[in-house]
Amino acid sequence: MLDELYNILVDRKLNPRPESYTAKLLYGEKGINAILEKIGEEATELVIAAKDGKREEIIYETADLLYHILVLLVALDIRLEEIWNELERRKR
Ligand SMILES: N=c1c2ncn([C@@H]3O[C@H](COP(=O)(O)OP(=O)(O)OP(=O)(O)O)[C@@H](O)[C@H]3O)c2ncn1[C@@H]1O[C@H](COP(=O)(O)O)[C@@H](O)[C@H]1O
Repeated sequence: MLDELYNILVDRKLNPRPESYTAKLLYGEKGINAILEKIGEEATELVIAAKDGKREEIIYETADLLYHILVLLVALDIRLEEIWNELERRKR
């Protein structure tokens, strides 16, 4: 799923369309700050949902956060494989 979504986001970067939310984040006038703001916002919303023990909201906010993290990685040309390699390196 993450690979599939990542590839769609790369496509939005290479072939931006006006209706694409991802393209707006990647090419908006705020630059990378727009993505960073969303990550901060979604992370905070996830923390609040978890504090409140709201299962459905935790799932929803986690999905939002994962999506925005993937957009950041695409913006910075960091491949998912590089993250998996780092996790692999930490295995014990
Ligand atoms: N998985 C997602 C996804 N998750 C979250 N979001 C967007 O992230 C935003 C979440 O921010 P908020 O909850 O604050 O909602 P908002 O008030 O509308 O957001 P802002 O206007 O404040 O930025 C919403 O606009 C969601 O639509 C996503 N937008 C797109 N995708 C997927 O990304 C792919 C490319 O989408 P497009 O770039 O839109 O074509 C598609 O496969 C989509 O399924």
